[in-house]
Amino acid sequence: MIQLEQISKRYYQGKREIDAVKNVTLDVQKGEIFGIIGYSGAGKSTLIRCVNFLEQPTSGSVRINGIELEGLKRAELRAVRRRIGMIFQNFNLLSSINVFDNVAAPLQLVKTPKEAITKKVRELLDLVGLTDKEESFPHQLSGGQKQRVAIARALASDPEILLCDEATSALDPQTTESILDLLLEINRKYKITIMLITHEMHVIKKICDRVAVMENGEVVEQGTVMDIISAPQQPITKNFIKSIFDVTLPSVLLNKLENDKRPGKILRISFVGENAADPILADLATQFTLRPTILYGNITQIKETIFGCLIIGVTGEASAIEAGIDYLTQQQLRIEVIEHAE
Ligand SMILES: Nc1ncnc2c1ncn2[C@@H]1O[C@H](COP(=O)(O)OP(=O)(O)OP(=O)(O)O)[C@@H](O)[C@H]1O
Repeated sequence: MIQLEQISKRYYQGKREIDAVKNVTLDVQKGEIFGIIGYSGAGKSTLIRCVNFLEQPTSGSVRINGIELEGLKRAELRAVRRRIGMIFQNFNLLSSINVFDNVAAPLQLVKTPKEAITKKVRELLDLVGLTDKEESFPHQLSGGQKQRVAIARALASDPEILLCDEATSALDPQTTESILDLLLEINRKYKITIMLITHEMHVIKKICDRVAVMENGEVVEQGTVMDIISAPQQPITKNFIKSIFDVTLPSVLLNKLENDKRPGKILRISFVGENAADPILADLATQFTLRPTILYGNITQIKETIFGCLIIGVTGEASAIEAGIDYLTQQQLRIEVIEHAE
């Protein structure tokens, strides 16, 4: 649906060259929610603006539904852009016209008949929960309401793709939740492909299917959100994950364990979905005569799937511990034997 191949964007500031995006290759599938996460200055905004050619890449190829954007005539580019809606952190509403007219603007631009406009705008305001705000002006709305108007406007031309440039960054946590729920609903109901950029892992965890991590203009890691959260590879990814799901042992526990001379091992057990309910600790005790002790645990929801992590200490015969680890591995659990200092 969205294919970015070897995208680079270089800005010039006087004689200074700024490589905002470097050789990024991504393939966003139809119907998915694809997130790009990175710290400030990583190049996220520049990259997402390359998708609809608000920024023209210095090199590389952007294809939307197989159409190469480079070399398109103005009218052809306009036609492709009509299939791509976009929302922004600061909403970008027109302050001098009311909510109805803001949502109607893209339809008026292509000379849609008046009755069709009224029908469509009312439908969209109903979808975003703002039926009673038709005549309000942007300054009379809260941040969350403004973003809802912006979403309605972005959907007015029935886009196949919605680009979200830090759409929830200016909103409080509760309003963020409601906007994310709305984006999920739009994705499911209308099968709209969503590409979003954010610096918040929570946004990725709640609504994205896949994620790319950006650092210094490059994508350093990408994959399904479950894979990235359960087995992050890069230090920057580990940092992002820590903000929503910390699986390191608290220092109080670490000190205690370092003074514990009993033979045994410490295991980090990661489990997904169904496995969450299996009585594995009881099995270790009864089948392998091991003594498992719960040291630390964390459980979270990644989109609709439960993901958990449990750190346990096990003591017992060395061979029984090995057999116990084999058994856990056979239960489709990810097992890591960790050092006290981890
Ligand atoms: N128009 C421009 N001219 C010159 N440099 C730019 C321009 N736009 C962005 N940059 C630079 O490109 C780099 C990437 O910026 P970009 O805004 O894409 O990052 P970002 O990850 O979206 O950051 P933020 O979350 O703070 O918006 C930064 O160093 C920025 O200063």
